[in-house]
Amino acid sequence: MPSLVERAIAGFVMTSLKSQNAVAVQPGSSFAPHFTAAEVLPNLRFHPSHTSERQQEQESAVMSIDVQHISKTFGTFRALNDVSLKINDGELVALLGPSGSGKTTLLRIIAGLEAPDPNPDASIRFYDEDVSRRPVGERHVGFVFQHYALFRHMTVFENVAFGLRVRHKSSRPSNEEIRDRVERLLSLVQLAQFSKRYPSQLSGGQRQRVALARALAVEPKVLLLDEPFGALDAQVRKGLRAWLRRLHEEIHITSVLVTHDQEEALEVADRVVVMNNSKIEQEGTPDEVFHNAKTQFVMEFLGQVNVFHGRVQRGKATLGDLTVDYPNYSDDRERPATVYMRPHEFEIRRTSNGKPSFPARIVRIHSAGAVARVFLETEDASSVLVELPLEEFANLSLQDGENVHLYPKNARVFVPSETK
Ligand SMILES: Nc1ncnc2c1ncn2[C@@H]1O[C@H](COP(=O)(O)OP(=O)(O)OP(=O)(O)O)[C@@H](O)[C@H]1O
Repeated sequence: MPSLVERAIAGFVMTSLKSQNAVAVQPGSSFAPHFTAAEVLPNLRFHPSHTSERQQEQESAVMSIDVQHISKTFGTFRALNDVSLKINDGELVALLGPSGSGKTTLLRIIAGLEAPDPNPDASIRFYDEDVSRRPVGERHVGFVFQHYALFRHMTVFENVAFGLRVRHKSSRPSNEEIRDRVERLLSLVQLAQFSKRYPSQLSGGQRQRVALARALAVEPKVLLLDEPFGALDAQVRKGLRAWLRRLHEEIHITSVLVTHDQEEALEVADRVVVMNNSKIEQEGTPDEVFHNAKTQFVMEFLGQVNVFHGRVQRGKATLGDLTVDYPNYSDDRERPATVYMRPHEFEIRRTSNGKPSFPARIVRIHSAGAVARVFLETEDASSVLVELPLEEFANLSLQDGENVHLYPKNARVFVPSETK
């Protein structure tokens, strides 16, 4: 029998993949559900996936989760420092940040598994209802965690049915209704044929799909996913990531995904919340946070970047022969600045075209991939990585040891203690 704790969290799904051998998602396997989402989960609120309809809906967006002024102290350590976050109905938001930045703590506070520090300004609202005093079991959240096991002694079917079976008689569906709902959910996650298997007879990725079906069975208001694919190998993660996005397109349940994997966050989420040092550093669409980093931390955390040290003065930033506009700093006093350039934001030429450039020497080339990666060293011994489309690389026929000119196409300038 499940333990008392397991029963108490009957509406949640917890699964462990630690000791399991992950099996790759079958190439070419289709995850298209056999049932429409509304058929599978009739009581969930569904949202149009057509873009213009979605836009219209977002204009009158219903706030699904609204946490304000949340802090959390463990002993003397402040794990969250006055964090506020609003999540729209039907959104998939990723909490992204390095280890220890406070992502899981925020997720656990949203779930009710952890209480925030007492503060009269702090609030946690679901659909405009104050849930801060509601225990975890009354918040109607579904969980998929990395660190908890499916019930090993129960079949896949029974695992998914569990949250419904342990309901009080007054709200428990009939056996036929439970069977119907579980079968539809297993079909939704493409595991109908595995209903009689035990968790030990599934791959890691399949177990996580069971976990998701189990979380959805109780028709939660929000779905909370804490590193759900964290223990799977890279190939399986990629497959499940795409699958999760497609599933979300189908059911549009408000979801919060904790991850430290930037690729996962940028690919899956509608909105990315970047956390660092117990605070939200920046939030926005994947495009916004990637292309318009507001802080040096976000710039360095998201994607690869070349870092240079230059100066700013009178509205200009200079780096060697290069000068770019930097209107944020108009002082006469010269100050040090950090200049960032992404690897794909360079042109490489053999000869100078007369415009300012960095002379550099090619030290290594990797072309076995979707882009060619050219590693260079500048005259002042700084390392630079440039990524070129394979066609451009082939046309240039660059060689190790060659001296070339680097022409940056874009640069981002940050002056310490100031953001651009
Ligand atoms: N129960 C606890 N007691 C003491 N410290 C804690 C507790 N829970 C979390 N912390 C600390 O709070 C900080 C934030 O932890 P949290 O788990 O939220 O980070 P995270 O961003 O999710 O990291 P990870 O990606 O490694 O899971 C960490 O420094 C952690 O050690």
